[in-house]
Amino acid sequence: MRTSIVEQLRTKELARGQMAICSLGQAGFILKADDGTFAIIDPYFSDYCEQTIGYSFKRLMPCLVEPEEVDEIGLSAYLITHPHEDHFDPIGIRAMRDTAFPFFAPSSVVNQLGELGIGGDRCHPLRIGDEASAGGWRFEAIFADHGELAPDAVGFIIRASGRTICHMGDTCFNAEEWAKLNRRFDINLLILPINGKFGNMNEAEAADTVALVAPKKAIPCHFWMLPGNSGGDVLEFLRLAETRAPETDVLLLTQGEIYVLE
Ligand SMILES: O=c1ccn([C@@H]2O[C@@H]3COP(=O)(O)O[C@H]3[C@H]2O)c(=O)[nH]1
Repeated sequence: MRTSIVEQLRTKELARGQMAICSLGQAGFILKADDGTFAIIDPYFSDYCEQTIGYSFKRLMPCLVEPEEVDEIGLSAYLITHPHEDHFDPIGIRAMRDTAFPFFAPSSVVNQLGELGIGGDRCHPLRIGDEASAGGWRFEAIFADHGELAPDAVGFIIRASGRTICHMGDTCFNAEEWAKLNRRFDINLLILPINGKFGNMNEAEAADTVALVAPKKAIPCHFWMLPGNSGGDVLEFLRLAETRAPETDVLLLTQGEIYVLE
């Protein structure tokens, strides 16, 4: 029998300074730090999008990690970039039994967490520029522009294991803001959308983003999950990013793949 992804992550030995990154599909990732603690960002567990929007948002890839399995690893933090269904999954959150970990998210999400009965003491509303921490994890909410669809959307700088990760959330291209990220942070890994829908960057804009932010490594996301809201030509992104950002190592993760960031 195949070992579950959560079990693979749980038993993964990390040397000091390493961080494990596991893609859950769409914009979801589980992160494990070298002290054995975990954070999760934007996991889409259920078929909530199909239920609320219809077949154009039917998930094409199965859920690889159940919320109940995430309970077993004892999260340090749950991050949500904005309230859209494929990033903030109330079905998945309701299924979780672990009530010990905090949520970090914009106010619009925190309000909806309240409607799910998740108390204010567990919810930390963040606006662009706000910083927070949980155990050995440090977070900063950064610029994202998802337009009127999600006016308080954010991205996140995530720090643990001495590494700096930037998850851009859902956002359009903004050269000035990406240059700021480059100036402010030495980013080990950039995670960015390439779907080119609902205001998000497309593959060419995402490749330009990699060049402007100049991270050591980059991973594309938001493709191959929902027919109406994934997309983006991933091979074209890889080709363009390799040409436009030759200093960055651009990686393609399978959903469920665990990558160890050095
Ligand atoms: O018919 C539709 C089409 C889309 N949407 C939402 O718009 C969002 C755009 O970005 P996203 O990737 O965060 O998620 C999307 C959906 O949540 C919707 O509610 N109904």
